[in-house]
Amino acid sequence: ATTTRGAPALTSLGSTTVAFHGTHQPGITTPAQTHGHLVALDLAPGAGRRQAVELLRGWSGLAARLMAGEAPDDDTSVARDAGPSSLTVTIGLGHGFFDATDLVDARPTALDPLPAFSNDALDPDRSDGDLWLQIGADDALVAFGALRALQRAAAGTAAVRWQMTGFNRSPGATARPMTNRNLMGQVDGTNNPGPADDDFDERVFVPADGDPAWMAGGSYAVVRRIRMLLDDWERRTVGEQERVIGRRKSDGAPLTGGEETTPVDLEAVDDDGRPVIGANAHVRVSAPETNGGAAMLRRPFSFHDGFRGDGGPDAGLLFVCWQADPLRGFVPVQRKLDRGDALSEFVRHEASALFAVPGGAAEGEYVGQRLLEG
Ligand SMILES: C=CC1=C(C)c2cc3[nH]c(cc4nc(cc5[nH]c(cc1n2)c(C)c5CCC(=O)O)C(CCC(=O)O)=C4C)c(C)c3C=C
Ligand SMILES: [Fe+2]
Repeated sequence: ATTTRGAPALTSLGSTTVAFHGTHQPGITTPAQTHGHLVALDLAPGAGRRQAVELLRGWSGLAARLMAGEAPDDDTSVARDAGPSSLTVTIGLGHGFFDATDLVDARPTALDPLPAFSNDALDPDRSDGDLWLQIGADDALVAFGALRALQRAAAGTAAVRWQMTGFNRSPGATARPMTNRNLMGQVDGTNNPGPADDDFDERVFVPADGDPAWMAGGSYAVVRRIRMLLDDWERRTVGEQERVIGRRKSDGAPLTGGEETTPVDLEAVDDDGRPVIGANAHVRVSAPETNGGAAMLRRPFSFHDGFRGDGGPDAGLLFVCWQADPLRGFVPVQRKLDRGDALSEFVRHEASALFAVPGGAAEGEYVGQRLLEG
């Protein structure tokens, strides 16, 4: 615990640190924090490679300090008294970054724009962006303090294009650590790939000898603002809601039996010979088994931005998923969900972005250095 003379120790929640330096950037395999900010920025007109180098160097140094619990030079005291609270800062690069910095030849094909999906209702002002920051912390003031410090560090070089704020359950709110619930009340995250899986690194991270070389240890983040039509959803019975997903609402167990972690049996049929997990149940349509093995690491935040004109909540999921290649992760799965997911009736995809997230910086290095100085 962080202590100063005579002062009480911080709780473990406040004193927990996540390392900034390493093979991969933080905020990908880090357990999802309680508070999150997703921010996309566009480079200012005239800002090119030199300014991008300064920005990424500055952000990397600042992120390392903030994550270690140190105050920024221009501290405003927002996060004073709190420890780092598992703060993570993750830095991504969007399609336009490579045009502005004259690095088009180094742009990965994996950053090609995502295909349009038939149910998309995307707002261009809240989509895409040259640069992306994902900030997470288990304290709201720490997360906000980092957001503002990083924004100030970009002044003159990059301006905020869109920003979204999200949340997850607080550590310690449940009697034991449990999988998160989303705002539909479902246990969400059960069948995520985990670091203990043999193929986890291969699915989530670009390999050390991957292409392009500067993305080694990196990953691609797909971000979608998915609003939930909660008034419609909450009118359905629990039984109907469970059939939409294919899992029990109470504990997340598959409708084919067992407990939360019991594998879903997609072959099981009821006494009348009908599949227990319906043809359009979300877990059937999204499962790797029905998508040629395509998989991704889902690490979302919930959002609630007040109420809309019709009285319904402007709330849902800031869906963030991580993969070594979007064409073997998000794209095929979303294509299938778009065509026949029982959940589609209750959600609207309102914003979308794709970012290349370079590998982690070594000590003394900055994120993206291998691209900008390679
Ligand atoms: C394109 C990928 C996916 C989108 C978009 C998506 C949206 C979405 N999902 C839920 C709720 C649940 N999803 C669950 C499982 C699940 N979802 C995806 C992919 C997308 N979901 C995958 C790959 C999986 C795992 C499938 C499997 O292998 O079994 C579940 C079940 C619990 C779990 O495993 O996490 C829930 C619940 C919402 C509410 C939503 C959009 C708002
Ligand atoms: Fe899902």
